[in-house]
Amino acid sequence: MSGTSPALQPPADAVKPVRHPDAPAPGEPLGAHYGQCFGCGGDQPHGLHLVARAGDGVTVTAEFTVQPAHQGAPGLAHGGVLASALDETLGSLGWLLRTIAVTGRLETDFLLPVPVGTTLYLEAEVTAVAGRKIYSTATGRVGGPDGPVAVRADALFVEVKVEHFTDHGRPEEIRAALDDPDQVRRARAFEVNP
Ligand SMILES: CCCCCCCC/C=C\CCCCCCCC(=O)SCCNC(=O)CCNC(=O)[C@H](O)C(C)(C)COP(=O)(O)OP(=O)(O)OC[C@H]1O[C@@H](n2cnc3c(N)ncnc32)[C@H](O)[C@@H]1OP(=O)(O)O
Repeated sequence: MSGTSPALQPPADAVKPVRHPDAPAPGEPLGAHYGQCFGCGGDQPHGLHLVARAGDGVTVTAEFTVQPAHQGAPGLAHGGVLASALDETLGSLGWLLRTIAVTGRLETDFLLPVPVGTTLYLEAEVTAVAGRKIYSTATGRVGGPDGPVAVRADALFVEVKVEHFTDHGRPEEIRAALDDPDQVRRARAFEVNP
């Protein structure tokens, strides 16, 4: 059984998403938005190490291979980890809008069990935008990019300013991020008017 709650139906005044003119070209790897990110960071030993690429329009593709550290039941991926992979893929759509946005709501369907060692082929797309609200959807397939859908999600992301992180993040990580010119450059890449 699957379905989307009314909270994820775009309002009547929602508009189609617009790919930012400076968005990465289709096929270009998006890189990590933060090295310690559980989803995409290269410096996070038990993270997902999800690798995302820009697609056409306001879409991305990504791949993630389930590791032994990601188990829930013996030999099977934990559902929360799969939800994280969907969340991360949906989050990387911000590179195409050049908007910083965080997950407000994430609704997930788990359709097939996903064994350790499986590569999940993810695709995500922004479907509508209404002010700060960004509506999006994602699938994760197994066996190949055209294989059966194992997990899917619908989401609402909410646009935020960089102060969302600097005001709420733990001070030691925020200080380290602000002292890292590469991190500051990556944060700016999300902002239309940095
Ligand atoms: C140099 C240093 C800095 C480094 C920076 C690094 C670069 C970063 C770049 C990119 C980061 C991308 C990260 C991707 C990671 C993957 C994605 C995640 O996992 S993100 C983590 C999980 N999410 C949260 O932790 C959000 C926690 N929640 C909040 O902070 C607030 O609730 C927030 C921002 C979501 C909304 O709060 P409000 O006060 O700003 O705005 P309100 O008025 O409440 O909501 C705005 C509209 O959205 C609707 N809304 C909000 N939440 C909703 C919900 N759950 N369901 C339905 N509608 C919702 C509201 O009804 C409202 O709609 P109406 O304008 O009135 O029509």
